[in-house]
Amino acid sequence: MPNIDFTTTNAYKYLTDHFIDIAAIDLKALFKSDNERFTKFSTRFEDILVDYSKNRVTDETVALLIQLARECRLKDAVGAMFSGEKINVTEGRQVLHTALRNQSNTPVLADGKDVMPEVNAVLQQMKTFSEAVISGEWKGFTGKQITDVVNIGIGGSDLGPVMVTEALKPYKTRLNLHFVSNVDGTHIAETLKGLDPETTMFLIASKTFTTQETMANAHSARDWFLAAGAKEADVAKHFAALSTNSKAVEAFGIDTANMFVFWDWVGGRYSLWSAIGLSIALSIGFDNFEELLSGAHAMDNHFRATEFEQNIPVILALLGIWYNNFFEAETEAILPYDQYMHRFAAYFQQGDMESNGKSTDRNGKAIEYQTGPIIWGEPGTNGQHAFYQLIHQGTKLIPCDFIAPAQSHNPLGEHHQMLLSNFFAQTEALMNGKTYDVVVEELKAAGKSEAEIEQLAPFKVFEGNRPTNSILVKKITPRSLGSLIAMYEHKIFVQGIIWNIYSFDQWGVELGKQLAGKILPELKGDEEVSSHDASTNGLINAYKGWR
Ligand SMILES: O=P(O)(O)OC[C@H]1O[C@H](O)[C@@H](O)[C@@H](O)[C@@H]1O
Repeated sequence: MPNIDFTTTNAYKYLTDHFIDIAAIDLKALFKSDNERFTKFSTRFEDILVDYSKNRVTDETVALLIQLARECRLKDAVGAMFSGEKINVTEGRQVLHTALRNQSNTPVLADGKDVMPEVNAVLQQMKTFSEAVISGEWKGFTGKQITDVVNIGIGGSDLGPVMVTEALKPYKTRLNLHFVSNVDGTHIAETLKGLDPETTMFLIASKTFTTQETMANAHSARDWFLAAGAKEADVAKHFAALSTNSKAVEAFGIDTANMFVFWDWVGGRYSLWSAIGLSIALSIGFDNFEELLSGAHAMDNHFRATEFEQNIPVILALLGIWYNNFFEAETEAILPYDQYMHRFAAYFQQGDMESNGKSTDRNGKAIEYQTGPIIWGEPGTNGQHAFYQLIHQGTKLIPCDFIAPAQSHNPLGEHHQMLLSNFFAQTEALMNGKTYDVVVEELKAAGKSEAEIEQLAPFKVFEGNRPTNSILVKKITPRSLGSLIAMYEHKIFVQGIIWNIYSFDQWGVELGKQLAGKILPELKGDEEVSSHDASTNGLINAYKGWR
């Protein structure tokens, strides 16, 4: 793996100087001076059009950013990932989620062994199982068909399946999917309220099969099931496990025939393509799940083989670095104009922030530059009526990704045109803003007095010059969604390479877990707790007094 401090490259030096020029230029002027800008700075991948022309870049910026990627030896890093090098160094693992969707079936080696036969065997098992459950051939303990499936998992074992099943709801089978993640008993209690133990199936999804939240919810689900008169032997008809930890699954009492395995070379937040995707296969049918994999595979091929100049994940990553490390933007918004994609930003909050929220470089040294951004967002148009005020007129620069399908799954009257008019209008408004002169004209036309105009005008000015990417997709299908997800995954990978961090571990989630493990037994008795700092002691003791 390359190991280069990007701030020591020539490209970084040039970009630092170049930034001073670009910071003084307005996006509108860039469009005025170049008729080819849209053609140059937009690219198509199958049914996805990525327009990045509304970014504060010129030809020179893009060329320098690509030089940066070259100096950081990005190509070698891409090769290292796809060819199964142990690039997840701190955990001693390969990073091979791309093998899970390797529909071309070419061998992929991990420790010298081709992983594809195992990958294909699990896919076959998922196909057989999901088809039996969907068709109703699979029966519950009283002989009834399964109607509802509850996926119990958290983090990477939850967010991907939730996001995809929501995004692809138009493809829904007859099964109703539910997701329980939070250890807050409310989550499982509320989910089970409407369900019938005779027709409910549970998928216990956990890479490690040791995660506290998931195990607690899994035990409560089993208790609920057994309390309905089912016997231990009936568990096999209603519980399946998705995990890398066969021993723990057996110890829990799940029939190994109902176990769907994956491997330690699949990171949790990259696992929706693995057995963790069983809830997706049940929700949209196995053929559609395969389409999702195919779309991702097509994007993998694009990422692997396309020159950086036309490489969508590479370009998006470099633009992110431009804002993060030169403009000092701290956040990025993902704004899907598609109600079905309402969990897309939440999904990439984990994908991006757990991957690149790091402050130690690949040499083990503390980092002195900015790494991963804060990712957030909500679907349009709801966001417009909530937080867009700050994006338009606040003091912070927030690069935004606008995503919209050209075709709606629900073409209801003029709804979709109204939605898309907002999608187009927002990026235009963010770029163009509104000058003082235009504001004055408008106020005059509205019959305001000179005094009123003078008083109001400053508040109505929009500076503009705010960068956006527009990602227009013909239609959100399993295939296009697969490509979109893989596009963001690879963007995250590229950024991790440039920032010289390890994107595939997540040690930062450990400390809180450890401390919770220490506090849990202290909550049991009535005695006062004094083993922590004054604040933590005070809070624990107040809780004990109130419960
Ligand atoms: O699938 P598991 O093992 O239950 O882990 C669930 C989650 O746990 C931790 O928060 C992290 O390690 C996440 O990356 C992971 O997705």
